[in-house]
Amino acid sequence: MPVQDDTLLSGICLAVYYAPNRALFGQTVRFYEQVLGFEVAQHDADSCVLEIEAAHQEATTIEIKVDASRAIAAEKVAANIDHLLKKEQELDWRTLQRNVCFTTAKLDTLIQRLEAASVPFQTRPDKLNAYEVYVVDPLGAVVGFTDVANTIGTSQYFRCKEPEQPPDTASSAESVLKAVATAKNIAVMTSGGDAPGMNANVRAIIRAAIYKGCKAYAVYEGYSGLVKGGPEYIREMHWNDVRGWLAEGGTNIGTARCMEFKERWGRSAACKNMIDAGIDALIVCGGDGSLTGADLFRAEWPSLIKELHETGKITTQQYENHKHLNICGTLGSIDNDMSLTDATIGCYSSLARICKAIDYIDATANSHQRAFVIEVMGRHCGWLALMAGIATSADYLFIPEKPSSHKDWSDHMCEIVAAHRARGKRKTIVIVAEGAIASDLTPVTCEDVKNVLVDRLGLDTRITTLGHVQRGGNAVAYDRILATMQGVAAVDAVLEGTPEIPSPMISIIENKIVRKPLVEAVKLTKSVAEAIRSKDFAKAISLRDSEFVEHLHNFMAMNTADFREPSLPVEQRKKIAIINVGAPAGGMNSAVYSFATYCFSRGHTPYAIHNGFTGLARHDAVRTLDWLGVEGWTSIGGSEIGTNRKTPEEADLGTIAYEFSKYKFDGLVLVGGFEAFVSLNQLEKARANFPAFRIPMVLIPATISNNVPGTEYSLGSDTCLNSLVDYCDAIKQSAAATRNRCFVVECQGGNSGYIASYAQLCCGATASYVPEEGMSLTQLAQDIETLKVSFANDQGKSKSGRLILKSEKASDVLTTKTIADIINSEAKQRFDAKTAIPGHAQQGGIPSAIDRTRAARFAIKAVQFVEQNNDIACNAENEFGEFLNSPAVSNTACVLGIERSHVKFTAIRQLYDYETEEGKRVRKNIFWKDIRDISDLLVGRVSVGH
Ligand SMILES: Nc1ncnc2c1ncn2[C@@H]1O[C@H](COP(=O)(O)OP(=O)(O)OP(=O)(O)O)[C@@H](O)[C@H]1O
Ligand SMILES: O=P(O)(O)OC[C@H]1O[C@](O)(CO)[C@@H](O)[C@@H]1O
Ligand SMILES: [Mg+2]
Repeated sequence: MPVQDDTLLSGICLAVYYAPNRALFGQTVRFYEQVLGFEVAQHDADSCVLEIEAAHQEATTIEIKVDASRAIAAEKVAANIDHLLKKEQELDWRTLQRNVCFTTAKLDTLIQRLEAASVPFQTRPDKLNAYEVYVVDPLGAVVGFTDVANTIGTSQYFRCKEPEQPPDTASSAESVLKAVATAKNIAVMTSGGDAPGMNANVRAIIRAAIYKGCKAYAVYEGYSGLVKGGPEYIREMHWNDVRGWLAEGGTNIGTARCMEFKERWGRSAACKNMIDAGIDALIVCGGDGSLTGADLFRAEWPSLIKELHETGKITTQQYENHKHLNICGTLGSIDNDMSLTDATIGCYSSLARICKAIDYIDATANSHQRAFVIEVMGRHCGWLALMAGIATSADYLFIPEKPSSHKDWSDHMCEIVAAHRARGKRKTIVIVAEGAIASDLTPVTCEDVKNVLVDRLGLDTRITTLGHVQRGGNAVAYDRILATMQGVAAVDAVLEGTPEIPSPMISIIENKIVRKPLVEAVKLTKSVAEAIRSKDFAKAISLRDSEFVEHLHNFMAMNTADFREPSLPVEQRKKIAIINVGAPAGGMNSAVYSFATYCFSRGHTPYAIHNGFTGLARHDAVRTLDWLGVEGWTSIGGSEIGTNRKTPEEADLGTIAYEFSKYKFDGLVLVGGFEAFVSLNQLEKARANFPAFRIPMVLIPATISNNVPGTEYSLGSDTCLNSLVDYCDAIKQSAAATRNRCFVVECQGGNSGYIASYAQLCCGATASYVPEEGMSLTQLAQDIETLKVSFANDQGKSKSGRLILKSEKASDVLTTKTIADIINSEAKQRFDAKTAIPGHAQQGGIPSAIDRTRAARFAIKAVQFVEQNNDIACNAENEFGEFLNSPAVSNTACVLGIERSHVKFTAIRQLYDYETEEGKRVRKNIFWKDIRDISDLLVGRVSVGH
């Protein structure tokens, strides 16, 4: 036999044939981990055969590898090996690894552990040195271990089947059961209004549940399905059932507004149906109403099952098994009206739809000099209206949280709209949240608003009600990410749930996914409604999250800028400059707009430095910004003031300092990527020699690469991600239509794999290659195997195309074209690969709603930073004019960023000296590693280690 590898021969190679129930896979993983005490380095779930591998015969660590080849019937694998053997090809470790399910580990170690764990097994040392070990777990799956080393070539190993007489499992059942006790039957339901991203959430929940060894179910048609029950409404879901769901809008498992569930009898029926279906954990994806229902359901559960037991509707066994309702909420609603979270799944997709519509309306409004009153959804919450107001720089808005009397709002709106018109604005946009009310709680309708605009200002006014368009369409990148991360976190939460732990809901605070108590969130959400009902509007606003309040203040400051008396006394008003540095990024213009308007509202003079530091050094390109000049910039891509990659040192530091002192800048706001970061470092260091730089300086990160140290988010990265995701959706569709086609997509991002990693998560790409990991031939070979198997299994039927994403700098050798060529050569005409290079389209056209609104928030924070740090930075010298540096002075030159759940300013000194890989132009700490693992998990990618 041509196996040459001594290590392999002297070790024992094990394969596990698993009963054809993939849901049991995770239990096998736990079986290894918990019963046998092996450390499982990697695991995955995608089919019936489980591969276990250890790198060395001495290894006691078993690395479980599951690749798509598990999906190939054992006979097919055997045939493949036979084929190789016939060709008398030498089988080395790698060939085996790719073709066979096997492992080497010391048999003794394994057997010792099986014995120690009282797991029944049979050994059959009758074929040379071969062993066959059968293990039957208490759930009935047969795990057959057999020796590959000696049976290879006979195909015997591959025909390992369930033994005719399974070994007696009774004695070990208990211990194994203990090990798999955390496995549950998890059901997911979508409820309330549909929201883009709900499908992505369901997909993540189903796949993560299967991966963790659970059975996954979907409850169709929301609570109605639960109340009706039975196999029509409560269906087991498999891995492939949710294929292609990531991008789709709406909810494929249906949703409903169910009155019956509001009644106790309805919840009792739901309780029985869940128990009958054997569900032990329920994940509800919905809005405030759905989670209120879920909260009530859990609170009532003990009394519901007691009642069902006493009336004989459930057995004692069922009663004992289901004493506790394990429930978790994932937040799916366009309204974003739930407390204790910054965002709900769907709210940013809806916001994107609204912004797009208003951008369209802008053009026609401008043409006719018209006013438009636009009604947006949100029920009793003003989040959509408020964010749309900021993202489109609307003139006025009505939200339920901030009503005033009819007279007051009429006067207020007319004052602002008239002032804007007087300054030359040709159009008027007023946004009305559907739940808008006056202070006496009577609704404020679009008709009311229109009448005031017509009667008092004589404006030609139209009403546009956006309606359900706002709920339609594909999920934007943010919602896909949020939905996926929430889904995976929800499965963890229900697996870890105990009767003592209050039911969680999964929320997001800034950039961090966190668990929050459902009861508390529901209570807080209800208290907003109560505060509004009792006309305590100050309380209502304070109960919305802090970002909401901040955005509201920002909007009010910006839309009254330049005609009201500025809020700062004259002596505190400053000259503040803004500059764009580096490549263009979505949101740069919005940052300049918000910076300028906020400066006006405070009384500062805003200056724009045009065309970066080169513009300043060569052309003295400094202009004050005026209100009408920046009008409409929020929705424009690129950089209106011009951007340039040159740093101050490259442009001429001395001239820059001269220009700074000439204009007597009191503060500087830089908007840009890594070049802006380097520039800030240079200016801060030059403070010792150039007094002109002894002013507060702050960088708003803006780059599609998202590689600036000190932040997990940069302006433009969301716009870029959405452009790339739209592009990938389109070519994936083309690939699917062509059948048997894979696209290798080249992503920008320099040495940062951020964009490629997140795009993989958002598009469900088979793989992504990034500079942080580099590219190995082994991984490429593995991914090609996965492609081969999935195309083979599809047999041309599947609707889904395949994508592989590659960062432009993932490898110097394996270029995008080379990868496609290798795939084509390996595919042997069973499928083909083509390249797709979106290039600079990734810098995006119109900035995304997220980049626009975050730009506004960051720009205003930056101005506040200048105000607060002016004294320290400007007084950092002694009587002889010598620079006195100190930590406090260092802290006046900062990067403004989001790190985990905080928006914060970090000194450039700290970041540049300790947190930067200067040569590679990236941050040291790569925060998206988890994202990569989750993306791989959800597409069943096998990682061969980096
Ligand atoms: N107080 C409650 N008690 C029991 N069930 C409730 C309660 N409130 C809501 N539900 C259930 O949740 C369903 C959805 O609620 P609702 O219509 O308020 O939507 P939502 O979840 O808030 O989502 P969205 O607001 O985004 O449409 C209701 O139809 C009902 O079945
Ligand atoms: O689709 P329906 O049942 O008409 O409900 C509309 C409501 O649903 C939402 O779209 C989501 O809650 C609200 O914004 C809106 O008030
Ligand atoms: Mg709601």
